Amino acid sequence: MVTQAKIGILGGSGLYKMDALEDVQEIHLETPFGKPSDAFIVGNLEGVSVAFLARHGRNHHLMPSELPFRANIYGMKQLGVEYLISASAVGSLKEEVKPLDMVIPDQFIDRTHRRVSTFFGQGLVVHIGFGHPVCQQLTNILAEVVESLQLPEIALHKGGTYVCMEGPAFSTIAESNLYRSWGASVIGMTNLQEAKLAREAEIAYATLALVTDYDCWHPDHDHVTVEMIVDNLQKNAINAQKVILETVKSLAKNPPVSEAHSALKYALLTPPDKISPETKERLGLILQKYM
Ligand SMILES: CSC[C@H]1O[C@H](OP(=O)(O)O)[C@H](O)[C@@H]1O
Ligand SMILES: Nc1ncnc2[nH]cnc12
Repeated sequence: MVTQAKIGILGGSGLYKMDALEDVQEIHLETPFGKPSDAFIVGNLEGVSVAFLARHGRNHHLMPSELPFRANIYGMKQLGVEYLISASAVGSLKEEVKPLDMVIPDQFIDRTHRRVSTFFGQGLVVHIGFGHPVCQQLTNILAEVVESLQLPEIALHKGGTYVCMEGPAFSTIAESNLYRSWGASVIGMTNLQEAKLAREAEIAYATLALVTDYDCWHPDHDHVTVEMIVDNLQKNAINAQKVILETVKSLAKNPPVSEAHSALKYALLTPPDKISPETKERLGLILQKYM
């Protein structure tokens, strides 16, 4: 029996481990969708069992387009995760969203083009509702925690649209200005697929977006380079851990009911008795409630 955790953490660029995690176990999982980005680190965060995964691997060896999104989310499901907090580095598309600020997005725009974003197919048709792509309860808790921590000089922007681009190159100025004209707040390369797959797996998902730079639209800032981002990544990782720790404690004390936990209820189009045994077997963990 694998160790279980109700709360999962996906660490992005800069956040490759949680320093406060104790009694850790490295769990290497196989999933029907291949191997996750790295071993899951399951341990105790001030008494609460959590599963941590570095989405690019602990040595940051996977590009956004190479991430095994399905294996990562399925692995979380295998570990019993019901609430998933994603920490992600983002560029800012708005003047008032400054480097080192925190954004808790409530919408996404998908600008990726070479990624699989569903567990379904192969004889099973499912159309999940994705109008509200993140869990409102989880975003509320994250926001309350950020506000209560009063981190010096860091503003919280609750709500906003995260543009998910393919990468790995950063945007052109024309693209960046286009996203600004759409009213988007931040840009990154990873969270759209995770949010969609978490929804399909009935896991409540929310993003803590940590701003590293003004994207290239900004006339007073140099074009984005990794060098200029690294310093802010490190500062953000320290703050992210503070926010995640308090969020985990709050979630463990009062686990909220989330509509994400029943997202599949009206989403299956293929009648259960017409789904092949192989597909049922592959997706057993996700489908079992509805078979
Ligand atoms: C740090 S440069 C760009 C890189 O950072 C973000 O990663 P993550 O979302 O995992 O924090 C962005 O999406 C790119 O992958
Ligand atoms: N400007 C940017 N564009 C895309 N992803 C990013 N991650 C951090 N900064 C970014």
